[in-house]
Amino acid sequence: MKSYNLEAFKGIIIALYSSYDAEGNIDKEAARKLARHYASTGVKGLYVGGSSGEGMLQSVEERKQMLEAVIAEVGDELTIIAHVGAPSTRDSVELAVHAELVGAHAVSAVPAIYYRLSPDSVESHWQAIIDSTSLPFIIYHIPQTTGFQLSKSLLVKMAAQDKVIGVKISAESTFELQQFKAAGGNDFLVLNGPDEQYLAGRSIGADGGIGGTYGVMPELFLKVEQCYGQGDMAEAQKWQFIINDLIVELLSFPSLYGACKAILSLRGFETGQPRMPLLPIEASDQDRVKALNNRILDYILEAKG
Ligand SMILES: CC(=O)N[C@H](C=O)[C@@H](O)[C@H](O)[C@H](O)CO
Ligand SMILES: CC(=O)C(=O)O
Repeated sequence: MKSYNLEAFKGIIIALYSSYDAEGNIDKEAARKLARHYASTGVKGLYVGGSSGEGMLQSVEERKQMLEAVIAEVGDELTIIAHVGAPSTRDSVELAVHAELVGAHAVSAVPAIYYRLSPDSVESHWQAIIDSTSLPFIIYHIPQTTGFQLSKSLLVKMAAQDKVIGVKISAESTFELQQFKAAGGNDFLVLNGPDEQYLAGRSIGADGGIGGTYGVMPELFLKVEQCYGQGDMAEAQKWQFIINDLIVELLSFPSLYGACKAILSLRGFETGQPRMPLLPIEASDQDRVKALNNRILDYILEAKG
């Protein structure tokens, strides 16, 4: 049995977009406002500084600022997972130590990026992060961006440690998800990455999910979860299919994050533009963003109805 409370990590966890001001600097007030809003939706937690949070595009100092803002606002209400993965182990450890200091509930990290690393290297990288705090650790497996294929044997080795409580799997194979769940055992969390497969992931063993598109429609993922929990698979599937239509549209813009940020802006939450090289939404995309936002809002109303 893990000595940590795993229940705090089971459910819908929003991969939070970072908030920037007009100059592109971290906007702590805006981040707090968005986090406050999410706390009112019923989600379980926030994942800060991950892919959607653009942690890899920020300085160590900026990443600390974002995390501090979020914890100051909702740290007592939501489970806060700090993504501390960085190209260097040194920066990752600094971020992990900071995350514990300011009150994060867990740290998480991708393998170190850019260099093609051996499993031994990635293991040492993760281990240094794990050893630097007393917080639980969640592996972030996203081979399509990191190039690192996590083996079952390394997963099992990591999961044997009390502190390693789970893996967030963004690979698209639900078979791999199931295999990781089986390998990690019942006392090991598997969190679904691809939002398009939330229900599929849940059905095959995921304990919940962490996703980037949750941020513009948390209510719809909560609806899938509610239907699934009640054993109403037909209804759960209906909502997953609606979500997938919306995600296909979101992915049709110059960048997914730009589209989600533009939608949040229409709802009164200014998070700025995605950071280059991620492309912003063009002025010519605005009408399409508005129409999509209205569609999502209609579905949210229906889901709540
Ligand atoms: C690569 C990436 O950012 N993946 C996210 C996390 O796993 C997902 O939440 C996607 O944003 C989502 O599934 C849309 O494709
Ligand atoms: C974890 C995740 O889904 C993200 O950071 O985008």
